[in-house]
Amino acid sequence: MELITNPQPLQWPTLLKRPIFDNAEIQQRVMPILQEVAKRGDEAIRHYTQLFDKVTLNAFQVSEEEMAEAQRLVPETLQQAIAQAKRNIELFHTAQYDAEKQIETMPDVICWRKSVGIEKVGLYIPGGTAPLFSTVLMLGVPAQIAGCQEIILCTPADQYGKVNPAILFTAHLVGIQKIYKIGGAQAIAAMAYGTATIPKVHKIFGPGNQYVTAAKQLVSQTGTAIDMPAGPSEVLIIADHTANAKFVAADLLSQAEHGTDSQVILLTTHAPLANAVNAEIARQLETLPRKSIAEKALENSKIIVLPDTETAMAMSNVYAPEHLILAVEDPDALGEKVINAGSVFLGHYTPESAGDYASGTNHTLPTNGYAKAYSGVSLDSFVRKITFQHISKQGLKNIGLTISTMAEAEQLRAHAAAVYVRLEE
Ligand SMILES: NC(=O)c1ccc[n+]([C@@H]2O[C@H](COP(=O)([O-])OP(=O)(O)OC[C@H]3O[C@@H](n4cnc5c(N)ncnc54)[C@H](O)[C@@H]3O)[C@@H](O)[C@H]2O)c1
Ligand SMILES: N[C@H](CO)Cc1c[nH]c[nH+]1
Ligand SMILES: [Zn+2]
Repeated sequence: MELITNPQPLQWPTLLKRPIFDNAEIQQRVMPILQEVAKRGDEAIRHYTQLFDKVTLNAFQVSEEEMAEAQRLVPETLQQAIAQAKRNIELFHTAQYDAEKQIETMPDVICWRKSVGIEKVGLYIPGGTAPLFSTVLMLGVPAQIAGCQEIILCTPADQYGKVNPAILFTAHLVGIQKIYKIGGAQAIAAMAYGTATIPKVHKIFGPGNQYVTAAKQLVSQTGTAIDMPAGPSEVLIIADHTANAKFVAADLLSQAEHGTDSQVILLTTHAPLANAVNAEIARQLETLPRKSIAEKALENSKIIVLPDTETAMAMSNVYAPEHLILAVEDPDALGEKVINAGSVFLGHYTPESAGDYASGTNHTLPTNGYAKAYSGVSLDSFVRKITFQHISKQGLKNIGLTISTMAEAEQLRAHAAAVYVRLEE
C-alpha cells in the first residue's frame, strides 16, 4: 500500500478519492438496460442475463425442488452459524422497534406515530463475485420484523443457472419464498417496473456493484424508493502505538478481498506500524484464495501517517468511511468524535467481520462518502412512520382559534371553515 506522511488538510480530499469509475459513465451504461426492461420485460431480462451472466434461464423463479435441494447441500455447521447470526441480528433489530407513544399536545388533542411495514419490498443479494448469503439475513430479518407483506429476492445465478445453496437456505430460514435468479441492473429494473413474472415493489434494498448501485440511484428518480447507495466496500482504520500489525492487516484485507474496486485506508500515529502492516499484508495475502482481487484493491488504498488521533479522526470525518475501526488505546473516547461513518468498531478485538456476519448490527451501509448523509439499513428502513391524531369537540374548541387564525392569515378560508363548521354544530 502506498505510504504518505503528514499530508496537509487541503490535500486530504484528493488523497482520499475513491477508485470508482465515473458515475455518469456507469449511469449511461445502465440507463438502456433499465429502459429495455421497462419496455420488453422478461425478454430483456433474459437477454441481459445471457450477456452479463452468461446463462440462459428458462424460468427466473427458484423452484420448490431447488429450495429443498439447497437445504440438503448446506453443511450442519454452517446452518448453525447462520442460525446464531440470525438470532443476534433479530435481537438487535427487534430492539429498534419504536413503541407507540401518544402525546396530548393540548387538552383533548392527541397525536401519535405508528410504524407500518412497507407492503412490497425487493431485496438484492449480490452474487457476482461471492455469494453473500449473510446479506439475506441483513435484509430479510428486518423486513420480517417490520411486517412487510410481500418480500421478494433477486440474486444472480451461476453459469449453470443455479443460486448458491447457502443463499437459498438463508432465504428459507427467514421466510422468503419468492426468489428470482437475476442480478445486476436488470434485476433492479425488474423490481422497480415489474414484469410478467417479477412483481413490482415499492422499495429496493441491498448492496451491489457499480451497475447495481447506479441502477438503484436511477430508479429512485422515477418513483421506486431505495435504501441508500451501498456500493463497493470500504474500511478506514485509525491505529496508534497499541495496535497489532497482524490484526490491522487482517482487517484491511477483509474488505480488500470484496472487490477490485474496494478501498482500504490506514491512518496511523505510529510510523513503525506502517511498515509492519505492509509486511503483514504481504504475508497474509499469500493465504487468500481471492489474492488477486485484494491485490488490485490495495492499489487503490493508502497508509497515512499523522501526528495524532484527533487529526486522524478529522480526516476520517472528511472521508466518511462505510466502516471505521478504532484500534487505539482509548477507543471509547475517540469514538465520541465520530461524525461521519456507516458503522464503528471499537478496540483491538472488534474485527469488522463481526459486523459483516454475526454481532447483530446491519452490514448494508452507505459507501462512497454517503455516510455523511445516510444511515445504514435498520428496522426504520422497512417501515413508514404514519402519524395519527384524534381530537374531541372540546379539543377542537381548545385548538380551533389557533388553526383558523393561521389559515385566515394564509388566505386559505376553506381550511379555517373546516374548523368553523364543526364548532357551529
Ligand atoms: N455497501 C455494502 O453494504 C456492501 C455489502 C456487501 C457487498 N458490497 C459490495 O457489493 C459488491 C458486489 O458485487 P458483485 O459484482 O460481486 O455482485 P453483484 O451481484 O452486485 O453484481 C453482479 C451483476 O453485475 C452485472 N454486471 C456484470 N458486469 C456488467 C457490465 N459490464 N455491465 C452491466 N452489468 C454488469 C451482472 O448482471 C451480474 O449479475 C461488491 O462491490 C461489494 O464490495 C457492499
Ligand atoms: N463487508 C460487506 C459490506 O461492505 C458485507 C459483507 C458480506 N459478507 C462479508 N462482508
Ligand atoms: Zn465484508
